[in-house]
Amino acid sequence: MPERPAVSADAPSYPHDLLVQEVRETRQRARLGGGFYAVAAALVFSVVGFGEPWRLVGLGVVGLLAGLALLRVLLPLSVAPDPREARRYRVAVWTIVLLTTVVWGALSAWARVALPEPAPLIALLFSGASGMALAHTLCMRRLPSALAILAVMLPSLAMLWREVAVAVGVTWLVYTAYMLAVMLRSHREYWTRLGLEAQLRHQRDGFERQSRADGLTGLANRREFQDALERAIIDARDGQPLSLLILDIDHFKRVNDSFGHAAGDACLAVFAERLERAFPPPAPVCARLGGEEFAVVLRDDANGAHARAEAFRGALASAPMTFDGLDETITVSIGCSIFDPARHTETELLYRDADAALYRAKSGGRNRTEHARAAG
Ligand SMILES: Nc1nc2c(ncn2[C@@H]2O[C@H](COP(=O)(O)OP(=O)(O)OP(=O)(O)O)[C@@H](O)[C@H]2O)c(=O)[nH]1
Repeated sequence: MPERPAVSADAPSYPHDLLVQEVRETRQRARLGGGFYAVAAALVFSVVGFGEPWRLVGLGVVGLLAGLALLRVLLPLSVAPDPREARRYRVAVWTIVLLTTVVWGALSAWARVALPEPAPLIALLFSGASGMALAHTLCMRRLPSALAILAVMLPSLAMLWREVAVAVGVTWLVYTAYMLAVMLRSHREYWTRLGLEAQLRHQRDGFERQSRADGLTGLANRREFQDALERAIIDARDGQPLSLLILDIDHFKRVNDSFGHAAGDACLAVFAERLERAFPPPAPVCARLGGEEFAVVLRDDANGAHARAEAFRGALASAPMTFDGLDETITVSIGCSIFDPARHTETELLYRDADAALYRAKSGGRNRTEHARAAG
């Protein structure tokens, strides 16, 4: 286990997802602990029978601790709290924890002077147990955690020192110091775990993004294209226009053959940049389907899609493209299909129509845009 936490609650870069995780875990752990104080107080008073002259104090203290335990459970926190709400909740829950420990500390000290045995012994044993539980579980914040431990332990320390024997007091003091050391260690381990979990989440998100992007151009890959097309078709069924362009660079093999594979790669990368500039995300999704074949999912009707496809094709053909120190005129053939809910009952059918149109653009002489025919 590393000695220093991977992240710190005090760091300025302390991110929102860690704050939310901390607050959620504080809530989970604080909710569990509250009830024990009320039960322990009930035990302390039950051995003296809740009888006079302690009846009122007993009922009052048990009621107060039970109320504070209930507050811990009822304190509201939304499923996805914003930073303000998370911080407010954290202050509130720690305030309740501190109040509980102050009440308990006072009760255990008072029990030693006011109640007959074994009530003070029960109170003392529970103080030790609750101090250690705080050190292990409510260790997210050092200061309130230390204050809670001291609130539970110090009143008994004073009583033991004075009423029993200095040596017993010293033993209790050593026990308290040990608890604080345990809390500091738990605190470090807690934040190390949160940091490692955050790193893992970050890596997982990175892998997820990579698995959806084309390595050479950074555009969406075929998998992401498929998902984007399916999402767009769901929207299109609600009446939004949708068209699909499939673009294939003309005679790309010649680029490779004439200038080498690296130049071919550079050509693909520059082509992808120009494509994304002409069809800026996120509304249109530009993808590389493989080789020198690309696709654009467009939220445009037939006229809009045609105009944008032609503008891109014309601009590409009208001036040389610069890649890998070369200036070469590159042309592209484009197949376009417009979503028709009656015909395109499956994603594949829309794709097939665009592909058939691309085939006609190639066989018709390249450097042109063809539209899918209504009858397929
Ligand atoms: N540099 C490079 N070349 C690739 C890559 N993927 C496929 N190619 C090449 O792209 C070329 C595609 O050639 P063809 O399918 O004959 O198509 P074309 O030469 O573009 O001809 P038309 O599409 O008919 O106009 C092949 O030479 C492949 O090796 C890649 O990632 N990088």
